[in-house]
Amino acid sequence: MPTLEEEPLLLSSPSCIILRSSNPIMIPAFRRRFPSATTVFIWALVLLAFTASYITLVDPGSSVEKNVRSSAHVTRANGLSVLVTGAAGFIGSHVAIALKNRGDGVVGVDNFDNYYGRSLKETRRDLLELNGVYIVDGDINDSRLLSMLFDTVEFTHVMHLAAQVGVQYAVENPYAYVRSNVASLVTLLEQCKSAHPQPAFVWASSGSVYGVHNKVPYSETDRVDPPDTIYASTKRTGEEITHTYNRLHGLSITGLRFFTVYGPWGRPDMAYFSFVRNILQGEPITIYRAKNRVDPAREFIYIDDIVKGCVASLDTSGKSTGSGGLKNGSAPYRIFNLGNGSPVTVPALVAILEENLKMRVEKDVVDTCGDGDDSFAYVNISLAERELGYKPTTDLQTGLREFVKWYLWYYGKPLVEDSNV
Ligand SMILES: O=C(O)[C@H]1O[C@H](OP(=O)(O)OP(=O)(O)OC[C@H]2O[C@@H](n3ccc(=O)[nH]c3=O)[C@H](O)[C@@H]2O)[C@H](O)[C@@H](O)[C@H]1O
Repeated sequence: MPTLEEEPLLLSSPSCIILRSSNPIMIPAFRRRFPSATTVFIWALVLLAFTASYITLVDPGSSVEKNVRSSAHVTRANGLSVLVTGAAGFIGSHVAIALKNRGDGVVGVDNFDNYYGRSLKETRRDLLELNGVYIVDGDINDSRLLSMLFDTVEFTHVMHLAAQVGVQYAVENPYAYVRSNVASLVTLLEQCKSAHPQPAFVWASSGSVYGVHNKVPYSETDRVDPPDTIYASTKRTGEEITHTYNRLHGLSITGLRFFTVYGPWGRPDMAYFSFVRNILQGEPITIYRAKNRVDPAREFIYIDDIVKGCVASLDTSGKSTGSGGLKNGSAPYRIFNLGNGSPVTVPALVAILEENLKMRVEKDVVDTCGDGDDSFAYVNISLAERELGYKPTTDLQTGLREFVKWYLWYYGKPLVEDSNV
């Protein structure tokens, strides 16, 4: 049986083989391999260069941080530093560009979900990059990602626009709404709560919280229950959760009840968008009608007006008082209706689109069992006018003309069939 000294090959490292050898002529060989100071220096440089290129090329974290820092660069005096969630979305992309263009630092985050296809979101991302806004491709349910963002940038404000939208899809997939509109909201609020200093928080609630049996016009002080959809329930829950964070942790909160926002780069799942698609394709559209032949009406708000409301909300938000989770006095809690105070029926909307496109469309009118209350949105916007200087200026004819122009530019005419818009 070999002794340890006679069995050097059982050891894995070549240098150990040499050291453990009892053969005296191996010792000089080991010494010969001992590198000079110059060699060590050269190897150290090589190692350093290799590590640096590894970090840059392989570890995306550091290049993401670099982009985040550069995107957050503020170029005007007293500019804001804003994290925009849902930045590849319809409202988020417009708000992010508006902020960047006036010199605020803006960092976007978006999970590029597939609800209405990724392609339009990716084009919006390209547009944002051209305007100097970087979007992190990630999920705000990911608290490690949020920590990285907050460690990299001291945000003065969070503009939270990421959400699972769509009223109908909630019937099919309610979990998506709970995950995006409730769980993600809490993850983000937790991050804001712990930040030093805490940012002010402005976020997208919805006009749909007014529920089934509300009086019109809707005012912020009205009761808003019961919600008539899961989407509305999750937005209402968000209002309650943000209120709790405001009371417990001193976060400045502004909730914006958006009504039916439309315009260029809009959402393909919304009625006005799909109506244009159908008109151009020569396909019929469905118009829902409530009990007693009541035509549903909506407050359609042009995107530029909504952007002004969002920016004014950031500018007037007031400060959060807490720091690192501890409250130091009360902070503002605000809710605003962002509508325009003049409802339009769906058939009237369709007539404007037909006029713009100079085409007629076949209409399938479907009577629903709704009593009409939930189909009629009429909004009191006086609070937003007073506190935010909010004043929508784009009428539906003008706004839809702009939308149609954009649609024809973006998709071309005749429309190429493409479900992944
Ligand atoms: O936060 C919100 O408040 C929501 O606003 C928007 O919801 P809504 O105002 O309901 O818009 P939208 O679907 O465009 O339907 C408009 C009208 O057309 C009618 N409608 C719809 C489709 C159709 O085929 N026919 C039809 O008549 C329909 O019955 C309705 O009367 C967003 O879509 C939603 O994601 C969410 O952001």
